[in-house]
Amino acid sequence: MAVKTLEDLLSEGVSGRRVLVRSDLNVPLDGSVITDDGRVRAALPTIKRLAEAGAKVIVAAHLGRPKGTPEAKYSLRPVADRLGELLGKEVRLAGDVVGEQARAVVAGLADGDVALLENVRFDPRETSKVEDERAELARDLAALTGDSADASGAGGRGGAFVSDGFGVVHRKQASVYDVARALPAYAGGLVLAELEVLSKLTGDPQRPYVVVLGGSKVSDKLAVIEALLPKVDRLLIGGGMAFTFLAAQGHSVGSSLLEQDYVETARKLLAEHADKIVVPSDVVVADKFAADAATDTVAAEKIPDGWMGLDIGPRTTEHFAAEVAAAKTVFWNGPAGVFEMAPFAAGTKGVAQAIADSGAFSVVGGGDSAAAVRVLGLPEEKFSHISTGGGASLEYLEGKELPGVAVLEGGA
Ligand SMILES: Nc1ncnc2c1ncn2[C@@H]1O[C@H](COP(=O)(O)OP(=O)(O)OP(=O)(O)O)[C@@H](O)[C@H]1O
Ligand SMILES: O=C(O)[C@H](O)COP(=O)(O)O
Repeated sequence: MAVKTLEDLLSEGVSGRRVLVRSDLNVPLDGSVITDDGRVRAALPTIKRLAEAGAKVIVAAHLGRPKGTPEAKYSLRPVADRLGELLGKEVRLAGDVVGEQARAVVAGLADGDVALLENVRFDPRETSKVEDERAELARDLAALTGDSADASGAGGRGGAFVSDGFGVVHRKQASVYDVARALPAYAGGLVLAELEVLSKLTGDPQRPYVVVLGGSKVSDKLAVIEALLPKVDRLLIGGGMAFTFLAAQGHSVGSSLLEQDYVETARKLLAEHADKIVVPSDVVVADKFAADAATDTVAAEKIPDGWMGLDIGPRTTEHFAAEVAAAKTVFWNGPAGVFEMAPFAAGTKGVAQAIADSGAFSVVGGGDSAAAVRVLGLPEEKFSHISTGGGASLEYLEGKELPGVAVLEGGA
């Protein structure tokens, strides 16, 4: 990739310069408690290296999907605190994105200090479809790094932008895309590392190449399934998306998650790729979507009316585990069941354990799948790579252009 990188920026020298870093700090929260800080940890090395080299680091990030206006529940306060704990120094959170408070916090930065701007999606221009609006926010962000107030200290060298939020590079948003045109832009270590690992899956993966898909976003992942099928040796389908495939086989799926509009396509894919697609042969069903539901394990073609499938059954888990054990390359996106509730966590745990034990080159992509690895207490180090990107890693595997990367290459 012909881009300038964090290493280039560090060798130019950053001492005294204000450097804007876009990180993906979109973590799962329970109230104000971070339930999985994986993304904060992943963002740390770039921030730390810049701070240690004497930069005044300004971090921009989003949390959730607020609608362009401040909302307390989407404040980055818990993230600023966690980042500070992990860095071992205070991270001041600006009370706004590019307003007076942000300017004041930035003006107070000493060399090596780190500040976090409030949720960039509190500003409606961040996600605007109107390019001029996004460009205006990008200029405001760039101005925070401006060397006018800083020219002497910075030795005439102005600000810089480091794009390190891999999980968000598939978004054409102001703090990801447009800002890279408003400032000298550099690819951060996390973005480069993620792209390098994922390129091993799109290049010439070692075979057998097994992909495990699950989760609940069937329609979102339809394009990925179609794009992946010609490239993989096996596609194991669990989670909520399995029921659309079971319906396509003519089974009744009770009140399980079902994307009726996709049944016909699923039937076509099953017919064309019968040798590759594996769907569940048994499922754990429940009489309601709750941890205290009545449950049963039934054959996939015998889901009773009014019951819903919330996990793959033990026979399926064993089958998936055997496929994974034989693989040389595994990509996993989407939990096999509702792992957040104990009665429906066994399938996800079994599949994840099999991936960890497989010795294959294994990549976990997807917010909930990565969280499942940590929340279920699986040995993280036994996975080759746990991607910080959900949608971003899938779009990459699909072969789509990632705007936040293309702009660094001078394209998009
Ligand atoms: N059988 C099922 N019925 C309903 N929901 C399910 C089922 N199996 C898994 N899920 C839910 O799917 C959710 C995760 O789906 P999702 O497609 O968002 O995966 P992901 O790993 O977060 O990927 P991405 O980051 O791409 O969104 C989990 O919250 C899980 O409870
Ligand atoms: O969680 C993610 O996948 C990234 O942070 C991107 O978030 P978004 O889907 O709300 O753009």
